[in-house]
Amino acid sequence: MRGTATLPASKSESNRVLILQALAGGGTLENLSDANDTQLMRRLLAHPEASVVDAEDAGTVMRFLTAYLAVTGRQVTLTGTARMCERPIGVLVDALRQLGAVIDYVDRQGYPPLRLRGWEPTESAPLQVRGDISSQFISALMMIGPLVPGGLQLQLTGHVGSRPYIQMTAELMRHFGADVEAGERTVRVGTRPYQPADYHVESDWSAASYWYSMVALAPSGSQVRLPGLRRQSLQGDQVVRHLMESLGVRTEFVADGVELHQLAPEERSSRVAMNFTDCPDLAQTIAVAAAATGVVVDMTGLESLRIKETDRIAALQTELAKVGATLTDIGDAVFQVKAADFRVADARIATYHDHRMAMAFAPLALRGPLTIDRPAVVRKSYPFFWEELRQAGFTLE
Ligand SMILES: O=C(O)C1=C[C@@H](OP(=O)(O)O)[C@@H](O)[C@H](O)C1
Ligand SMILES: C=C(OP(=O)(O)O)C(=O)O
Repeated sequence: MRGTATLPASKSESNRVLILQALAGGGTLENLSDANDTQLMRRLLAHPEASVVDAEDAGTVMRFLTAYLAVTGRQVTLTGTARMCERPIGVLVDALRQLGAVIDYVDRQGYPPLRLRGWEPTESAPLQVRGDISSQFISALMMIGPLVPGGLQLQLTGHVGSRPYIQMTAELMRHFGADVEAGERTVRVGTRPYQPADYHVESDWSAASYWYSMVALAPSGSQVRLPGLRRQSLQGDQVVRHLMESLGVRTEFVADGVELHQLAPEERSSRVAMNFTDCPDLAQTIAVAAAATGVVVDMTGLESLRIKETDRIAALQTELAKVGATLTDIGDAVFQVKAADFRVADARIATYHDHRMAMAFAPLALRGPLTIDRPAVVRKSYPFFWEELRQAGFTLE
């Protein structure tokens, strides 16, 4: 492999700046993601009169809009796909209720759909918010912080995951003029109002991970250029560049992005430990690439994978087995990925309505033909993924 691949823009940055722009009342956003998650957020924000808001399968849309629509006092029902209605939201609803939002559960307590019935703002005491289910609850609350009378204070409890996403929220809020501090266990947002600001969204480091995997699996001497990534990134998934060194990929920053180079096979680790608490979206890419390169990886911090687009641990276990690899719970919250008998051999990979299952397994085509079921799932974050693969030289039917 040699050439340049186009990445989508970061959907996490895009979906934050869309909310912040709506709250600030202006600003020009450049390079917004064409991911369905972002296009959906844009459409929903543009139709404030809707009485039903369908967040589809987009976690950030569901969580960020719940907070946004609550403080803007809207009477609206928020729903999503069947899977979205199995993804928890109780922590966020509890916190919003304490801030004066009137919210009912339509069916099951703690899960969408939700009915929002207005907001009677109250000055709030510091709120205790669990950080071990989803950081999106914390980001959602932070972004409405300036609208809370007297400001917002959160005390984070439990083992806080996905921290870089909280820091991203704080940085982007500051960019739009907010007064916010996000520490280890406390978050404080002052009442200083948002100001319109312009923002250029960076390319998506989570999407870049699939190209890292392809370079790791490609014939020796392969290299790929990925424009639009920055060394100073707000995205925690930039750590892919360190994690992938163990799997044989070196990153070089160039003027307009990065260039990925394949290292000699002897420079790969044979066994390595990696913690995904701060970068859960990289876990599937790494698990599949590790299986294919024969690196044994002891993976920790996978707890949140069970409540994402699918149960990603179970999905990985089933699909890795088809290529002769295992993901085994070896105790102490460690899942070990290992390839006893790796072979692609026309495997047929199921994707479980999860874009990352499709994209994480696609690089295996470098080791033999395979079938990926329901390829259109990639539209959630990287709609032109297959087209980029074709341009890179893959044969797709
Ligand atoms: O805030 C965000 O943009 C995201 C936070 C993470 O979710 P959790 O906080 O639920 O781990 C991540 O998995 C998701 O893809 C995007
Ligand atoms: C978990 C993801 O997204 P979300 O939680 O926003 O649906 C993801 O993109 O991998």
